[in-house]
Amino acid sequence: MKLPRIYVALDYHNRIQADAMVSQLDPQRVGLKVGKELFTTEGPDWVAEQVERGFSVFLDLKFHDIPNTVAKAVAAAARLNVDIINVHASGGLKMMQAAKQALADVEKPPLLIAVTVLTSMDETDLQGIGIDRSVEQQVLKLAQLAEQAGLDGVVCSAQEAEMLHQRFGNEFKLVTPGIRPADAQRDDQKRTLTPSEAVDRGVDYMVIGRPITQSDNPHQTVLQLLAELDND
Ligand SMILES: O=C(O)c1cc(=O)[nH]c(=O)n1[C@@H]1O[C@H](COP(=O)(O)O)[C@@H](O)[C@H]1O
Repeated sequence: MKLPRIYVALDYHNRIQADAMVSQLDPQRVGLKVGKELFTTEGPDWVAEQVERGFSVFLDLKFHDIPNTVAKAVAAAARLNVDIINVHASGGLKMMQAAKQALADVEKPPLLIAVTVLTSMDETDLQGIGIDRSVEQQVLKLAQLAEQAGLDGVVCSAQEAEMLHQRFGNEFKLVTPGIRPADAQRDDQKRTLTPSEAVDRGVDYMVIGRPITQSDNPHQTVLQLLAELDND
């Protein structure tokens, strides 16, 4: 199945808020990204409802733990029939191999994607956690581990997309948050690009939250964003 190019980040507290947004979105045009806040409040049932309604769902729980724990969490996530799930690459090779192995018997496994360096971080933030490398070097290092573990791709910033596709080929999927239309606020994102710049660099799936969810007319904003991608 072909997945949508845009996943709308539903960073909401509960189903009342999330449903109000989802009712303005078209499952033929966009997917939904469900993260920690909404999942912690509403749990798997709400996710299953969206899958039933025909939405492609990216379950963004960014698992990061010992291999056995992550493997079991990944297997549980796959039972929700979502299309994308993720782990933190910094959990290491063995953790990612265990996550991959946990999907071995799943009939239609979701894409298993590893988060490299969060798009809210720059080189100074990396130094703050004891990593004395450039962001690009660190993204590359973690992407290499993800590829070695047999994962389907990585979450990165669109700024690193060209480098990663050149290195790992186009089958290695790139999921990029930190997308900001030219006139939008960056909020807490540091490594950003516009939707058309992201397409130029070969991004596969974009995660876009506030520019859509805080716009006056989310449906119209989605149409504009898709038009920008098609015109590129
Ligand atoms: O894994 C993610 O989805 C993710 C990784 C990352 O490096 N940066 C990042 O912003 N995200 C998520 O992408 C979404 C971005 O939302 P906006 O900044 O509102 O567009 C948020 O829900 C984040 O949790």
